[in-house]
Amino acid sequence: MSVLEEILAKKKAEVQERKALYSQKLLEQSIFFENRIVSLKKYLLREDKSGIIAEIKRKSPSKGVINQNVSIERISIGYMQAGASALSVLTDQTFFGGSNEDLKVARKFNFCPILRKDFIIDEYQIVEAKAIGADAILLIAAALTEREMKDLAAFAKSLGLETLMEVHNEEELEKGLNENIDLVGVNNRDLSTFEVSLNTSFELASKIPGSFIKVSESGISSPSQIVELKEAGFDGFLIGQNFMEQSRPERACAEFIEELSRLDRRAYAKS
Ligand SMILES: O=P(O)(O)OC[C@@H](O)[C@@H](O)c1c[nH]c2ccccc12
Repeated sequence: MSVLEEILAKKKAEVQERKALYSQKLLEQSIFFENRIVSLKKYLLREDKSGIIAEIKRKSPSKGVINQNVSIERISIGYMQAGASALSVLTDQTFFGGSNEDLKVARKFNFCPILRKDFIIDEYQIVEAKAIGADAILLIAAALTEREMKDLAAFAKSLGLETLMEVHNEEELEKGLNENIDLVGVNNRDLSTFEVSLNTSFELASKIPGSFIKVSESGISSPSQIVELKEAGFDGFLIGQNFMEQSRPERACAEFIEELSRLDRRAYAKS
């Protein structure tokens, strides 16, 4: 069984347990159901922002423990003050050490778009995403059929949430794309081998239709890579490990964005 298959099997059981514990009706009574969604799409296109979606990830199957006991309040506020465009919060507990509570804390202290990072296979999890204060969800093409992708994205839209569809190759892109997807994320990490290569982004960039916002995900470790990804047409850059493996992730993010603005100014002066 691949790690992705293992995660999905566990997720299925977990969703059944949660459904028995909190009904969908109960989730819909959350105060966040009245909140307006902050558009991830719009924030990624804002000129005054870096395009970086800064992620809170305590551990991962590929890396093991990254930074287990972090203050979500301090990191999330710090990421936003550093100039990140949005936050991504892992809510999977078993494999990534996250929780719904982590996202709720991030929501409490920030006005920016928040992406719920999890393995979504059921409408229930989308209602839950809204109930904990997320603005956008991730749908992973490798984990869903064409029909499921379509139905789940349409359901997210009906709740006002945006959908980031994650792909790793052209086949997944062709299979998954539909009119209810808002953003396309190219995962540079192969979820079955954990191998990371930014070439995945460079190769797929031109295959994504212009109407979708493009996000490059995983393995980004230097500001100069972002300059290249921008040239290739990407608007968003999802960074987790590179920040989280430092003792002060928010400081690492601030230094990264400062360096990126220096590079951007230089590129601008040259053009
Ligand atoms: O930590 P990195 O290499 O910067 O990657 C961040 C993010 O892209 C990664 O956490 C991720 C991308 N797709 C996922 C799907 C599920 C869980 C996690 C992910």
